Amino acid sequence: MSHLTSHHTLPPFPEGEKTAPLVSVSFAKLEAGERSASAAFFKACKELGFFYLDFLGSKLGETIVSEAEKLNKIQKEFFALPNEVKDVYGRPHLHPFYAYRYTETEGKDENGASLRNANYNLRKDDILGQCERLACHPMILDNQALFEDYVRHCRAAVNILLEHLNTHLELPAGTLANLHRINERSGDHVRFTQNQPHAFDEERARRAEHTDFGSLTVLFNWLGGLQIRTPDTNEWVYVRPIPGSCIVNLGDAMVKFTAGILRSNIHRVVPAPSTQAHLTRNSLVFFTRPEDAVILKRLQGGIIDAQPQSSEPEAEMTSHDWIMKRGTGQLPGIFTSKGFEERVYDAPSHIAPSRSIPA
Ligand SMILES: O=C(O)CCC(=O)C(=O)O
Ligand SMILES: [Fe+2]
Repeated sequence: MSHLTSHHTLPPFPEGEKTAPLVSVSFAKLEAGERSASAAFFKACKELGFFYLDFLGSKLGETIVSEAEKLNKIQKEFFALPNEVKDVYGRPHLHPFYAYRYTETEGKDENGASLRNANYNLRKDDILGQCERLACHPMILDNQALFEDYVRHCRAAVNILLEHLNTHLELPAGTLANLHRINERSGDHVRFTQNQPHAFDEERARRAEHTDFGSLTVLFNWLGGLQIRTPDTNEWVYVRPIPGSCIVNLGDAMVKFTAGILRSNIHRVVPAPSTQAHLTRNSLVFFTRPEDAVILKRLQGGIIDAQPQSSEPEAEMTSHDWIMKRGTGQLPGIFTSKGFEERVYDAPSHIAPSRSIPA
């Protein structure tokens, strides 16, 4: 039997582990405009802000899945490079956000070099040649066509999701699409991530809690470790990876645009559960953000107009400023539909912001 993904090469996610109640939405059905799939999608965006997007049976979807597999191989090669090679592409000298970032762990590799938890953010506008390109490792340039295809395909899928949201929100046609035009500058990016295995540590888990800043996130992971806090019980539960599906979650921008109709749920990455806990964990993320110049505030029209008005004036910030401030620890806390929730460890004396790798 041929496999579209590499999940079968890894120990399975353990049976009996409590998992998050994500619904699965068929992308092929959304592409076909099927009403019941569209309704289930909108419900998931309002109630949990997280769902599986089942790509099987869709040409575009299966293409994205196979590209994600190729990029996962590339990210493993990238993270296996000597630390000093990766550091050339690191923050802060390259860029405060679109760069390689890491935290050191106590582990060492066979050459005695420190093992790291790391991520590498690669801008959509660099990949599509829409700005002066930041320096990146030759491995990225050698795979330029793959990166470009991946960005275009993820964006095509995201556009379909935005179109369905636009309809359910009863916004004038094209409202959300016009805030996310692919050829305009935005904070969209591909992220490689790698985490070393470690024992569960409550403080570290708390430090990892976050919401995503942007609009929609397309996430592939191969091992457990992602957890969401369920809105009804406030319990942290694992999200089981499903071969052929990505995990989609909504970010802060969608909460702001819809005055809280849509949900950006808090989540975090902790060690993979029992059967997988000894493995180095990678995930591949595509973040969609509104265009840089878009002001993040409630949109006018449709069912958003019926949402209560906030009594406090909204601080108006462009998408670009929001992402840079959130991404570099200048706007700490967890953003919810009620505004910011301060986190215990955001207190300045506790842990330096650079110790957590923000979304
Ligand atoms: O690695 C994962 O599964 C999730 C990563 C994540 O939440 C993020 O990078 O914002
Ligand atoms: Fe995230």
